[in-house]
Amino acid sequence: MNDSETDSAPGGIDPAVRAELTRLRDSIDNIDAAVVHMLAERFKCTQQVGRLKAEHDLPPADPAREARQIARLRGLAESAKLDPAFAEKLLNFIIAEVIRHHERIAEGTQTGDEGTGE
Ligand SMILES: O=C(O)C(=O)C[C@]1(C(=O)O)C=C[C@@H](O)C=C1
Repeated sequence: MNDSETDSAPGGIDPAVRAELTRLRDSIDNIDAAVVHMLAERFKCTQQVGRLKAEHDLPPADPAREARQIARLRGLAESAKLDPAFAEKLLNFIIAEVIRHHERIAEGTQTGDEGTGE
C-alpha cells in the first residue's frame, strides 16, 4: 500500500496510527538517504580501483576478494539479525555493477566517473 492508498483507507486512519506511520516513514526516508550516500561513496572508491586496475592490467574481478567480502558480510548480517542470504545477494548485485564499470574503464569507453554523478 502506498501513501495515497493509506490516505484513502475506508473510514480514514486513526490519528495515532497515522502519527506512528509518519514517524516510521520519516526514519525509513532518512535510512534510504544514508544508503544512497554510502553507495555513492563506495562507487567513488571502486571507480578509483577500476582506474588503478586498468592502468596496471589487473583483471576487473577478484573472486578471492569477493569470497572474503561475502564471508565477512554474512557474519555481520547474522550479528545484526539481517538475513545473510539477502546480504550476500545485495553485495553480489553491487559488485556485478562495479565489475561492469571496471570493464568499461579497461576498454577505455568511460572515464571512471560514471556512477559517481561527476
Ligand atoms: O577490490 C577490488 O578488487 C574491487 O575491484 C572492488 C570489488 C568491490 O566492489 O568490492 C569489485 C570487484 C572485485 O571482484 C572485488 C571487489
